[in-house]
Amino acid sequence: MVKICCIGAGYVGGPTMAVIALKCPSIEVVVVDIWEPRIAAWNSDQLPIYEPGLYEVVKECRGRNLFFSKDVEKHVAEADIVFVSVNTPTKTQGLGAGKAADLTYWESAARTIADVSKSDKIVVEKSTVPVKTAEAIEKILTHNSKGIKFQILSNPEFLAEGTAIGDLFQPDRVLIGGRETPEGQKAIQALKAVYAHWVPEDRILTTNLWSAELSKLAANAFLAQRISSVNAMSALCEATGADVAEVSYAVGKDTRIGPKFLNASVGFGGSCFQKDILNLVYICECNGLPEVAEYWKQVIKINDYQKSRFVNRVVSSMFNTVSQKKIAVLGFAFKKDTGDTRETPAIDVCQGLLGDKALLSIYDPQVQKEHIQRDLIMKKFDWDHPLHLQPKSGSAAVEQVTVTSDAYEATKEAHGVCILTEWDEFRTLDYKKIYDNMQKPAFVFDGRNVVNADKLREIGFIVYSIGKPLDAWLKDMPAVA
Ligand SMILES: NC(=O)C1=CN([C@@H]2O[C@H](COP(=O)(O)OP(=O)(O)OC[C@H]3O[C@@H](n4cnc5c(N)ncnc54)[C@H](O)[C@@H]3O)[C@@H](O)[C@H]2O)C=CC1
Ligand SMILES: O=C(O)[C@H]1O[C@H](OP(=O)(O)OP(=O)(O)OC[C@H]2O[C@@H](n3ccc(=O)[nH]c3=O)[C@H](O)[C@@H]2O)[C@H](O)[C@@H](O)[C@@H]1O
Repeated sequence: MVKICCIGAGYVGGPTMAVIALKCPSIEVVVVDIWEPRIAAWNSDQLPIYEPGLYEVVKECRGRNLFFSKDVEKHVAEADIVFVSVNTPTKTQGLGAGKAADLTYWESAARTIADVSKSDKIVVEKSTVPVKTAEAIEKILTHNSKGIKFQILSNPEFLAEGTAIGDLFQPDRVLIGGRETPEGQKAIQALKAVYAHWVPEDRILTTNLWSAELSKLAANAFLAQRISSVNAMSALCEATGADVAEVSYAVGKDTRIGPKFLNASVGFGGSCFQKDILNLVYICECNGLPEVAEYWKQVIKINDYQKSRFVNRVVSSMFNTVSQKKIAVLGFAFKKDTGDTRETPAIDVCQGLLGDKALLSIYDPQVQKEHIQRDLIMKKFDWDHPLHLQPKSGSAAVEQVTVTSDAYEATKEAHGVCILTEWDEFRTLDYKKIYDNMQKPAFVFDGRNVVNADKLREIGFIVYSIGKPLDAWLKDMPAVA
């Protein structure tokens, strides 16, 4: 029986391995992690991450051919194929700080593999890494190998949170990069055989190592660039009276452009877009390509602009101050159907409002109070280290922040409501009830374009929707940013 071991039981390692185990009953899959409570949660009914459909998959194969263990060394030693799916945060100190990927966790995983291996192995980069990481990993492995042979493959993951199970069941493509030697090609075929259990052959792409590594960074950069492009248009729409939804629809109808990923928003979040683009920027700079670096940097700059533009819109609409005003924040996760808050635009928006002394009342269906408080005091980039290894950024909770267990409580007696995540339940709230319980004038700032603005205006709200024609009230307020 082929044995797979995956180092890193996170948002990628957990779901990816669960689906491999489900689709390949003849393969034993063990997911290992140094973070013991996370492994305990994977072995319980309360999985450590919220992902629709994941529990059903785990339940079907856990204990059959899917296992979660803290015994990293044992399972790495026994495996034929070792996936590495550990954190690759942005460096906060030293060379490349604020841009380059921090490969501490990757290097430590590679050293563990070298230390404990007693048989030849295929080592698969599942984490998103800088181009040429495989070369560094090869060096660590071969210099410590005691005669054991390792083949390194790059097999980046393209799943999105909230839709991970569907993405894994029916991927647009699976990408496998390897060395162009006979041994490298043999390793590619071995991994291809795993995916071929359920992925059609024409969707399994094989390339050289560097193309696979770079394709992952490129794909995230292209996706994020679409969002920054439409968000840049949203500012122009507000200035001109165009409607960004109509513009996106018209633009996306061009089959060369396509309709997906053109929703204007308060900004993109998530653990990877910013981190991977910064990494791309750093690689360009290191390769003497400052113009290319500058081009991609702009995607991040527009994203930051969009978040601060939103905060400025809130403050300027409310008589240029939110000091001591209660602002309800609906949604804190970086997108719907996940409890993940890594790089969520809500952090920057909340910090911006707190900077103007607002009193925030936050509600998110999947994010707990402690988590929100922790995020609001955490230093930039600290969030991407495993929770148990995160540097302590600060001490006391933010006093002006309360976290509630439903949207009605959050909005009670508020002056304004900011919708920052597109949870379905925010579309169908009783906005008349919310209006009746708020201070007047009552404002809604919809950072995700989920509410029916006309209906809310009929109720009496002053409504701001990203990239939509402005209310007369908002038009008269000072311009943004
Ligand atoms: N979150 C996502 O949707 C996607 C993430 N990725 C990439 O996948 C990688 C992992 O991301 P996530 O799963 O979100 O991270 P995560 O933070 O959820 O999980 C990483 C896990 O690795 C463990 N770990 C770190 N060092 C270890 C070591 N030496 N030995 C054993 N365990 C170790 C940590 O304790 C943690 O549980 C990153 O490179 C990310 O860029 C790629 C595609 C999608
Ligand atoms: O490497 C990764 O981590 C992953 O990053 C993204 O997945 P994810 O961050 O989970 O979620 P997305 O659906 O891409 O959304 C990212 C952010 O963009 C925002 N977004 C998305 C689409 C859109 O049209 N507008 C928009 O503002 C979302 O609200 C969210 O904040 C990519 O979609 C995945 O392919 C990739 O594997």
